[in-house]
Amino acid sequence: AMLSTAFVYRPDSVMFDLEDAVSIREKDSARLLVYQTLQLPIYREFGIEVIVRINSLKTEFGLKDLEAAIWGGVDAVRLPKTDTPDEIYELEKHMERIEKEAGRPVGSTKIVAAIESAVGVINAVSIAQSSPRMIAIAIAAFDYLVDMQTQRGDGSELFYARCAVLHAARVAGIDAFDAVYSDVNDEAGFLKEVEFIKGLGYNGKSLINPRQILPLHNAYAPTQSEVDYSKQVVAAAEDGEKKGLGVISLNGKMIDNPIINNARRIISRYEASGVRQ
Ligand SMILES: CC(C)(COP(=O)(O)OP(=O)(O)OC[C@H]1O[C@@H](n2cnc3c(N)ncnc32)[C@H](O)[C@@H]1OP(=O)(O)O)[C@@H](O)C(=O)NCCC(=O)NCCSC(=O)C[C@@](O)(CC(=O)O)C(=O)O
Ligand SMILES: [Mg+2]
Repeated sequence: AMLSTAFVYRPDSVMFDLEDAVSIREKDSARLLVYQTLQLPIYREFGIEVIVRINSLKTEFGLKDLEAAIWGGVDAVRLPKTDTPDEIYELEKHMERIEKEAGRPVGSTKIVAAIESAVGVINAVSIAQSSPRMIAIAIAAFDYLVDMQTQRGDGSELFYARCAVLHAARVAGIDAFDAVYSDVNDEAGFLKEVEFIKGLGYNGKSLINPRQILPLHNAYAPTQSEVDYSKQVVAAAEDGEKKGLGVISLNGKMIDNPIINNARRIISRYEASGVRQ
């Protein structure tokens, strides 16, 4: 039921999970359901990106999952537990073959790599840079913390990995997504974490429940005064460009490139999420 109704919650993206949320006994039937769901026009009609989290290619399920996802018309594949760029090269090789067989443009299926181990964190830059298909990398906290022999605490246990993954994304020019927050009833704790990762520079967060979507979008939406000021900055910059001015000022304050770029980013978030309520 969730597969065919998730669009009503207006996420930016839905991810159909074939990995750890599916028991071994149900891998084949889940894959078939996902394949059928991918062919429903509804997600495209609502402009929602569709991702499938496949099983690792090291398992007996991974390649079958990839075949079903690409034949079904998925936008992107999330590769769990990515440890090295070689795993992405292997994924790409299979993707290219399947896209040709399915009559899809080669390169049209994008990749999100999930980093879930210490070795993945250490290799994050080369993973992020490994393919033009790569649109984002994501930190997956639960498996990572098991690998680190610790557990979720005040956030300090994740600080290094979050920074490493974020820097890798920025080096590669792709998006970075933060870990899931598993207590869906703790909205205050969720929002505290969202403020923190937004402050670091993350582009967003993987979610596990529809109740987390609106609070996340709202936290990322700029305030009305931020939007108003950003529009003034961009207008002043465009006016200055037309007049060929080297230095631009707004209300007596110098406006330089970082301020203009920040204003454009705020306007693009406003266009995506509206104004913070
Ligand atoms: C958490 C909970 C049990 C709460 O149940 P609750 O019953 O309290 O939910 P309610 O809020 O009451 O549901 C109200 C309505 O929303 C519907 N609804 C709920 N959830 C929905 C959803 N996800 N999608 C669409 N629809 C949904 C529901 O069907 C109902 O619909 P209706 O009956 O029509 O009213 C439930 O959400 C859930 O199962 N979530 C998915 C968990 C999941 O995906 N785990 C795998 C990914 S993490 C991982 O693997 C770790 C990782 O790998 C991470 C990484 O890689 O990043 C690492 O290592 O860290
Ligand atoms: Mg995991």
